[in-house]
Amino acid sequence: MKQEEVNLCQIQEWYPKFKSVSIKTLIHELPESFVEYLLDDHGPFLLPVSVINEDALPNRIHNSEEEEDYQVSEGSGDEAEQPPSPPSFPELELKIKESIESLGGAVFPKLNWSAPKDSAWISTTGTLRCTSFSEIALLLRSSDSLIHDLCHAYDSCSDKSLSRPPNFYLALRKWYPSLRPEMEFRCFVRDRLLVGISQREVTGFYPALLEKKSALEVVIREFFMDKVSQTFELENYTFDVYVTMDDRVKLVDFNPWGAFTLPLLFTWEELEQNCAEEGHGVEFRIVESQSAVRPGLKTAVPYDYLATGPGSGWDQFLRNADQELERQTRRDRPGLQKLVVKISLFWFCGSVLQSSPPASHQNTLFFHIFVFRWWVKYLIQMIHL
Ligand SMILES: Nc1ncnc2c1ncn2[C@@H]1O[C@H](COP(=O)(O)OP(=O)(O)OP(=O)(O)O)[C@@H](O)[C@H]1O
Repeated sequence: MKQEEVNLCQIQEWYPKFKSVSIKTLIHELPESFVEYLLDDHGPFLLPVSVINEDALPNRIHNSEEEEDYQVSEGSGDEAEQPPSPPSFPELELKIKESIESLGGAVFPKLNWSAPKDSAWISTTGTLRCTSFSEIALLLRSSDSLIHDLCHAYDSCSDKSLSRPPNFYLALRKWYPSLRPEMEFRCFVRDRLLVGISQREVTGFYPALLEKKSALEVVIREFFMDKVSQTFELENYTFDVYVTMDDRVKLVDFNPWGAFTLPLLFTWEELEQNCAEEGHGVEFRIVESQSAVRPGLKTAVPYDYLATGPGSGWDQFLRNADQELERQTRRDRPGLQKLVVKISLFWFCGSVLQSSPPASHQNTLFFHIFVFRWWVKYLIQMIHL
C-alpha cells in the first residue's frame, strides 16, 4: 500500500467530492495545540475549560493514583506541586459550537480516518452522539483507536516517509439516531471493479436481509457505477454505504484496500482470489443464518476479541499497552514483577477467548506470538534490573 492511497481515504480529501451522496459533514482543521492535547498521556486527564460555559461534564476525571501523588508531595515538605491548569481552545470551541448548531444540535465526530468508537462507553448516552465541544474532547481524548490516526496511519505503507499527516482535521457529521445496522455494507473495489460486498455488522443475523439481498445488490452496484467509480481516484479501496428505507444509498466512508481495513465476512485472500478469476462478478455476503453469526456479546465472544491481525482492536490494544507500560516501568522492579504476572494472566484469558470458534489459526498465532514477545521482553528487563 502506498501513502497516497492512505491519504486519499482521509475524510477531508474525499468528502468535498462526495458531499451530495454522503452524510452532511463540517470539517475543521485542528490546531497543533489540540493535537498535542490528544496525544499527551503524561499529565492528569483534564478536559478543556469551556469558554462558553458548556461543561456538561466535570472538568477533571479523577485519578486516585495521581491524587495520591499530589498528596504525598504536599505532605512531604517538598515544594508543593501545582496541578497543571486545564487547557483551553476558545477559537476551536466556538467554531465547533456553530457547526453543531448548523447540523441540528448533535454530531458524530471523527478525525481524518477514524471515529473514537472505543470510547462510546464513556459518554452519557453510550454512543458517539455529541452536543458540545467538551463531549467531543472527552471522546477523542479517551480513545485508543484514534492513536492509529495520530501516530500509525502510515505504518503499512511500502513508501512510508511520514509518521503522521501534516494536519489533522475534526469532521463533525450530522447525527443520525436511528441508523439500522443491517443496512450498512462494506464494498470492495479491486482494479476499479466492484468485487465484493459484505454486511458491515457481522455479529447479527437479520432475516429480512435474505429477501432484500438481490435488490440491495442492484442499488449498491448502481451507486458504485454512477457515483463512485468515476470520481474516486484509487484503483483498489473499500467504501462503506448505508441504504435508507427508500433504497437511497449514502456514502459513509472510504478505507484503503488491505492492512488496517477489516474484510468482515471475507478474508483478503478470498477477495484477491475472486479478482484473479476471470469474469468473476460481485460476491455479496451477508450472515445467512443464526448459526453463521460472528460471535457478539449476546452469543459468545465479540468478533473484535477474535480478530487479532494487524489493525484489529487487539493489535492496537497490545501496541498501545506496550508503549504505555514501557514508559511506566522502565526502572521499577516491583512494577515489572507485577507486570509479568499480569501479562501471564492476560495471556491465559486471551488464550481462552481465542480458543472459541471461529477464531482463525492465523489470528490466534499472531496473538500468541505478540504476547509471547511482550512477556519475554519484560521478563528479561526484570531479570536485568
Ligand atoms: N452521522 C452518524 N450518525 C450516527 N451514527 C453514525 C454516523 N456516522 C457513522 N455512524 C456509525 O458509526 C459507525 C462507524 O462510522 P465510520 O465508518 O465513520 O467510523 P470509522 O472509525 O471510520 O470505522 P471503520 O474504521 O470501521 O471504517 C458506522 O458504521 C455507523 O454505524
